[in-house]
Amino acid sequence: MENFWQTASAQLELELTPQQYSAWIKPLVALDYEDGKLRIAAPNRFKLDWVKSQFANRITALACQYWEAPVEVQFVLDPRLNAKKPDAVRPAPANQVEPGQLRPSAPAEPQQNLNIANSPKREQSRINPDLTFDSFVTGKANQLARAAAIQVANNPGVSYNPLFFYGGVGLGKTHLIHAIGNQVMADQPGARIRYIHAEQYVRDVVTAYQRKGFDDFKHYYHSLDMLLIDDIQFFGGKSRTQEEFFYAFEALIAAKKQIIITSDTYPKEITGMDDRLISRFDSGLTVAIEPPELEMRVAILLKKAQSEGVTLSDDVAFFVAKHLRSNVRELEGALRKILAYSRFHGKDITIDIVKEALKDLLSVQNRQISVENIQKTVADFFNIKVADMYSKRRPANIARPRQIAMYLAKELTQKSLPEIGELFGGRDHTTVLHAVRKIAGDRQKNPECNHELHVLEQTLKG
Ligand SMILES: Nc1ncnc2c1ncn2[C@@H]1O[C@H](COP(=O)(O)OP(=O)(O)OP(=O)(O)O)[C@@H](O)[C@H]1O
Repeated sequence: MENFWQTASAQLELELTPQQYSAWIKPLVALDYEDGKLRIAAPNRFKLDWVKSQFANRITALACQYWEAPVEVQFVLDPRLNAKKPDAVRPAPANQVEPGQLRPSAPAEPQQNLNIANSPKREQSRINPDLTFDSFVTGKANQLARAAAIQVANNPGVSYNPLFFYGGVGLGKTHLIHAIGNQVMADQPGARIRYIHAEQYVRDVVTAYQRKGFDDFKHYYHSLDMLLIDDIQFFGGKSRTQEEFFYAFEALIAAKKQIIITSDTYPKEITGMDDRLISRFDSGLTVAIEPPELEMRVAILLKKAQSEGVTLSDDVAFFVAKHLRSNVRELEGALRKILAYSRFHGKDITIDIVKEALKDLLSVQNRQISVENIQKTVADFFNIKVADMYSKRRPANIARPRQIAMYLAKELTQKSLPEIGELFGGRDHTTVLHAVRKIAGDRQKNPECNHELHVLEQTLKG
């Protein structure tokens, strides 16, 4: 049954847009299959109705194809939502009231849906047992972050507090903070640890506000031993949440309780964030997680395939890793597609099969990036006019973005230095060379510059 669902959802991923897939199919859980009846659970009534009306036929067809027999598919509400209700009404000890428990109908946090083992301690902590240091592949891009994570997991509250990870989407920030949580939970089974996505924290603040439940809210968060908070950029512009978080932060740090934060950008770049919070975020250790380099992408593919019981040849792993460069989540998605394709067609995984399975993805990756596109993207990013890319003006707020655009033109297109110079208002090739060297040097020395360039590269590669 699990095998069926893995294969079917990978097939649906091929057929749907990424948004449709992650909104409707990803949250579903295949519960059981017996006597030609398959039960699939959706996390809430809204999703249930939509999936029934839009995808029931396709899922049924896939099931019939898989079992080579008629299958009746029943869509039901996720039984864990019902199972949670008694907990929600049971009076919890005063020091363990979770804001989420006050609101039984609250949607589960997106990242928490499926993988949480059922022990009450895990339920409370929301730590995903699958995301460990063991399953985390290390390379140049994340070795510093991993070393800091291990240090903090070994000495929570003592070494770096807060520990702040930043990096682009799908690079392993969430994985790493769960890994810390898992290790501390194993070392100190009594510790009160809580993982929370920043969006959920915002919702909890709103609920506490509506129910005048701030005392419980404060008590809960201020008495934790470790708080792991993911994607804190979601606090941007939400002043009440920031205020509450500020108090929690101060209380926990003063009591030497560990706080670990992730964000898609470094503290100073988070928009709409109170300065006093920004300075506190930066007061422990701030570490970047970079996009994985080629060897690491290969290692990730080999490891993930192995955990699916499949051996990928090095050729295939290199081929995929060379073409998909942006993040680990994308690699995982590609691998799922390849496995599904080869299972459905009963064919071994060769480079030709990979090309077929990843047709859409590869065509997007190979899309030509033009110098004009780079100029426009960089100008938008730095809020200057595109015309300034060709102009002779030289104030620093224009000169630097222009140099960055020249650097990206050299990195991402096949154009020669003189051709690039021409496209930047008829500049000499030595000017372009100077810009390329300058930005490459800054990138080496300055993690913030490096991060900025990654964001631009990811935007340009779509
Ligand atoms: N170094 C790694 N080794 C193994 N798996 C990884 C690694 N980095 C990321 N992953 C996997 O890639 C997927 C995306 O990672 P994760 O959710 O941690 O990214 P993120 O940086 O938190 O992204 P976002 O900002 O979008 O939340 C997860 O399934 C995670 O397990």
